[in-house]
Amino acid sequence: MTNPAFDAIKSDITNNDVVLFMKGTSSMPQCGFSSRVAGVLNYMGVEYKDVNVLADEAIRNGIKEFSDWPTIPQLYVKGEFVGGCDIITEMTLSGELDTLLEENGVAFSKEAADKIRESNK
Ligand SMILES: N[C@@H](CCC(=O)N[C@@H](CS)C(=O)NCC(=O)O)C(=O)O
Repeated sequence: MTNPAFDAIKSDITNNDVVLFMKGTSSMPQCGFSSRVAGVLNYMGVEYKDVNVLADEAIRNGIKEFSDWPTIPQLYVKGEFVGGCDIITEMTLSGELDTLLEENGVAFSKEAADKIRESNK
């Protein structure tokens, strides 16, 4: 049987270009890993929907099964799973995240992304 949480997950990732499944909210993350990814997106000015998995146990478990990825946070762009905290951090520093956002027509501040890279040298 299909996980009943999948419908809500599919709806979120279909109706929003960028979705972050996280612990807490974009303005009040409740886990360091979620905070890190939300912080990057916020700083880069990316518009995204934050889904607080702590508010819904079915989504918390469902998203792990849906993406076949065992942890939170999880970032989706245009319906595709991109990664968790480690992957997003690496992609930010390598510039791959910029490319992915550009290719998908998602607006962000290149200047802010460059500043993150500059401060991590
Ligand atoms: N290495 C992971 C770190 C994330 C992580 O370890 N998350 C844990 C603790 S917040 C988690 O989601 N555990 C399962 C759960 O809490 O449902 C990443 O890159 O995202």
